[in-house]
Amino acid sequence: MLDVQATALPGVLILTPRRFGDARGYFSESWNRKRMAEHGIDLDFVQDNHSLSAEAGTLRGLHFQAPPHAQDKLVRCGRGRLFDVAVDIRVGSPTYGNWIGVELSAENGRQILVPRGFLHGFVTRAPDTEVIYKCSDYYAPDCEGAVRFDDPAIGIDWGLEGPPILSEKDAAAPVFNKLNSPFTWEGTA
Ligand SMILES: Cc1cn([C@H]2C[C@H](O)[C@@H](COP(=O)(O)OP(=O)(O)O[C@H]3O[C@@H](C)C(=O)[C@@H](O)[C@H]3O)O2)c(=O)[nH]c1=O
Repeated sequence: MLDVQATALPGVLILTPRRFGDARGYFSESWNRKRMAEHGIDLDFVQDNHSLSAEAGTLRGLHFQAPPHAQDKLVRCGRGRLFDVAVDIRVGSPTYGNWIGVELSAENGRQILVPRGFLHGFVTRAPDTEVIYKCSDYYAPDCEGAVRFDDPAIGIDWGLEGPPILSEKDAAAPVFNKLNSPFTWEGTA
């Protein structure tokens, strides 16, 4: 019903809800609180986000919200495809500064759970890509933080073929070693 795979970063999970196909197409439960709780994930989501990126190669990230408005995010693709990335910024974590990436597409139906304590970002790999995600806290601009997507100290392989399309804010984001992370391994593990 719900396939849940661990990743190299403890806390980051890849979820694939079952699709019931028939002559019309398919049906799928994109989120079911009880079913997720059976896998030890009980999150109280309060906001859904939906973004459209017109061009392939649009990169949003790397972002986080600091406590007291830290967000867990459950991310999926509604149309197109993207490469989604999480970076561990929990001070004291054995995987601090490590990243993982997964391709999410409308076709593969995969989701990624990016918990609080991680940077999140993605690059689109098809035109008109829609990303839909649930968040466990409300948008709080005063608590927003960002890190440059191409900082060699993290070394993410985005699979880019040229310079990405960025917001002004993301183009001006600080490097990783300027980040005074508000998260600790003990506080989130
Ligand atoms: C994130 C967000 C933005 N906004 C507004 C602020 C701004 O005017 C406009 C665009 O915001 P941004 O440029 O920050 O949007 P974007 O670059 O898509 O930001 C998002 O990136 C991905 C990677 C995430 O993980 C999200 O949490 C969020 O940070 O939307 C809201 O009203 N609510 C929200 O929750």
